[in-house]
Amino acid sequence: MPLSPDLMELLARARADLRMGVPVVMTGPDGAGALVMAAETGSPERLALMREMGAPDLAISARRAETLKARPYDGDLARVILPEDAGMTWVQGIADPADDLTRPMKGPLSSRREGDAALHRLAISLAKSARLLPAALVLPVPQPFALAGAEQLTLIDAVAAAPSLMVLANLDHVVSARVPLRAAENARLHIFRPEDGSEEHYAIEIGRPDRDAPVLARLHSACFTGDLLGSLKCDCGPQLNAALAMMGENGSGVLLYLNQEGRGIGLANKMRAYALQDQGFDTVEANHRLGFEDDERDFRLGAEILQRMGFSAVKLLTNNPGKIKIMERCGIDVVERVPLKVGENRFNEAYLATKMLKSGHLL
Ligand SMILES: Nc1nc2c(ncn2[C@@H]2O[C@H](COP(=O)(O)OP(=O)(O)OP(=O)(O)O)[C@@H](O)[C@H]2O)c(=O)[nH]1
Ligand SMILES: [Zn+2]
Repeated sequence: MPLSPDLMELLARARADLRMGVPVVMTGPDGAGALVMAAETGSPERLALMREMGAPDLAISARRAETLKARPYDGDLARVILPEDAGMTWVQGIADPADDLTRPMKGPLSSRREGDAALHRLAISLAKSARLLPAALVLPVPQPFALAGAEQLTLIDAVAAAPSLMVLANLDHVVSARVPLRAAENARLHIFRPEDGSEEHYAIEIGRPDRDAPVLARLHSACFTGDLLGSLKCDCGPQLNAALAMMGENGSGVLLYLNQEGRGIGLANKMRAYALQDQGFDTVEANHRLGFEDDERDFRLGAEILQRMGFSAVKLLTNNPGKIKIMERCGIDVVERVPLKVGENRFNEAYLATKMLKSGHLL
């Protein structure tokens, strides 16, 4: 293995750069290149430098474009042309819906039609996987290699990167140890670490489940507010505790704690979604206004961990048919769905109703 980072490692570096507001360079299909900076974290100084080099566009997802009435000529995204006098405040106002209602006149926005959007697409994907708002400034540059070298910027081969982002990274089983729980004294916590540098995921194994029989299982997505703070806005905390209690009573089970906070958009974006919910939007509309899909989670991860632990069949504790579908597709046999209806209260009534109505959650 050479000392220099491979593509997956460069992508991890690029995510860290974007989170800090450092631009990255991408090379495209025909030797074309672009300088990319996340809309959320970019600075006015760096935008001014980009403007000296040319005319950057702001790539936003089609979901965000829909709210802003910008034309998504590229299908899943729009390349918004920056007005002459637009600075970072304007850019962030387009990317972030926080004050859409107080300042509704953000347009009319013109979007670019000619040229290729592959680098813009990758820029949005990278911003998403860095758990930032899905929007990025993209400036075409004639000599991407020279620019990256001169400015010490991370250089990504976009042609190779785009398909690799769709592949689930290998998971390393780092360690496991006994952790007696209130719900089950015979529990072990396993730590899994993805090789692409993304968040670790955990498996809580209760008892010694037989690998040749269906195991009582739950795929739980992280919810800092519900799981830790006891937030009443969702049902996550009670679901977590009820699942562990059922596994304890059953004598065995496995709970995967997947670090996919906020249905995969990250805690900061989830709080942005909560602020929009205070403005009257429901949980799905809030995600869309931010530029995300309803659910950005990748449940292949859950199937992969179950398989790594030796399980091939589950009795799945869930109300989400999407989880069942992906398990089956990934080769995990869901022999039974065990409903998990707990924690309803007056603050989450509307949230749970929306999940049933719009996300197909089962009764
Ligand atoms: N984006 C967003 N995420 C939310 C909101 N409320 C809760 N979440 C997240 O939604 C996820 C809920 O996870 P789960 O309970 O595993 O999933 P589920 O789809 O409800 O399915 P089951 O509970 O298995 O029926 C967690 O990651 C929460 O952080 C919200 O209003 N917006
Ligand atoms: Zn929650």
